[in-house]
Amino acid sequence: MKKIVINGGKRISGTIPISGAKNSVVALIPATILANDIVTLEGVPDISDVASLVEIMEIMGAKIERNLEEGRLVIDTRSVVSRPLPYGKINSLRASYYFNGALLGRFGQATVGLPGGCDLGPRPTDLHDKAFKALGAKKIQEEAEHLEVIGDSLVGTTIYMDVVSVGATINTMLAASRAKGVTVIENAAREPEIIDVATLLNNMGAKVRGAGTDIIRITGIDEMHGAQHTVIPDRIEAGTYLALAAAMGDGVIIENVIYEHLESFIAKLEEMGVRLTIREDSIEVHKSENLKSVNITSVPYPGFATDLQQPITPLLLKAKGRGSIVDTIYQKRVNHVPELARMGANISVLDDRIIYDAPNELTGSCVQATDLRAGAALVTAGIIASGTTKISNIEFILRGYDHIIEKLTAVGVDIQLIEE
Ligand SMILES: CC(=O)N[C@H]1[C@@H](OP(=O)(O)OP(=O)(O)OC[C@H]2O[C@@H](n3ccc(=O)[nH]c3=O)[C@H](O)[C@@H]2O)O[C@H](CO)[C@@H](O)[C@@H]1O
Ligand SMILES: C=C(OP(=O)(O)O)C(=O)O
Repeated sequence: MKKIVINGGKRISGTIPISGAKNSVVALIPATILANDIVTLEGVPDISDVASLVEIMEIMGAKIERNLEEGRLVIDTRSVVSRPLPYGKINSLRASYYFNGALLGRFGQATVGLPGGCDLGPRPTDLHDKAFKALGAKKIQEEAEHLEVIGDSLVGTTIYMDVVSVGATINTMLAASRAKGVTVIENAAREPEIIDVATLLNNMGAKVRGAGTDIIRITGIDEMHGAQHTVIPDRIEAGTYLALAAAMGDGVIIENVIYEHLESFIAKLEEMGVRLTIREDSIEVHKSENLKSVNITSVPYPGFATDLQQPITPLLLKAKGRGSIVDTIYQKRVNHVPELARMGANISVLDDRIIYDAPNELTGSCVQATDLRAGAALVTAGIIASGTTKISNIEFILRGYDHIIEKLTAVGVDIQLIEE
């Protein structure tokens, strides 16, 4: 079993480069199916979610040249067939639900295993099904282990999303790109990853307008074609390292960042008293002391991201005062709390609200990464803590953090991946 071991308490300095966005690339890869041609993706992160998607695409018949050292995938989807994929890797990640939209768009049918991914409490997909049905899918049958969707003549329509959903917005864009006529998504999610997917679809010939606003208009087309696309930088990876740098940095530059994607996060850091210099595509975090506690509420973009509430928690534990964290997207996303408490944090969960009383001295301990961002929080906590922290279940961390050991070693963290 792989584990991460950190000897903490050491200050860090230097530069951390940010990779392509996980939550974009996991939709971009299935989206290439719509092209029925060759699509080159640049800036692809070397993470296990990408490896799983490549494996699934190859089972479907895609020919993929991968050079993840250079961040490139060349995906030829001309020989892809819509074969039932009920089990296996499909169930290991959330993003496998994007195969439903992509296969439905290209072949008019999909049989795909139910998505897995991190356990953040209930993660329903009713809005995806509702959208497919509105587009004319004749049969939407959810079995114990897979979803079957058949809709060989999709027709555009207006779809109102009851809840702002990244997954349902993207899945609808995928299917609607090849539907007849115009689809309008109302109350669409506005995350940067949605714009990134729309950009690829448009480069492949689609007509998607309004991505990044809450109304997206898609005019369906019959054929799409190959394209070249560079994945946007990962705002969640950037936020994770910004918080780490604020906690332990003696001057750290986070490189390859789109500042606008992180505005609400940066506003919180500044409210805490973190000193930053923002440049065109990098952010320098200066040595920051006397931090103040803040309250965090995660909401859809452009608000504070649910994916960043766990990674910022160890930094909050260094601030002075009492504060709370409320995750309105995933109320049960609190699994990092008992592990941080085990390391000495004065933190608890009360009615889905995380309450902390800081500053706390953290001490190295044996902890478990119960999900991806909880794992990221524990890595940061281990770097802050005195003594040795051993993190198990690190497969979750490797789902989303490209070369995490190498990047952190380069700025002076004593961190190792061990087999035990
Ligand atoms: C709006 C939001 O912040 N979305 C985050 C969410 O995306 P992810 O795509 O996982 O989740 P959605 O954006 O789809 O879900 C947002 C909310 O809508 C609800 N919902 C969703 C789909 C559905 O069919 N029915 C339904 O009720 C969910 O329970 C959740 O409360 O987690 C991802 C991974 O952590 C993040 O990168 C996204 O930024
Ligand atoms: C929970 C996450 O991913 P997924 O939705 O793929 O499980 C995440 O990116 O924080």
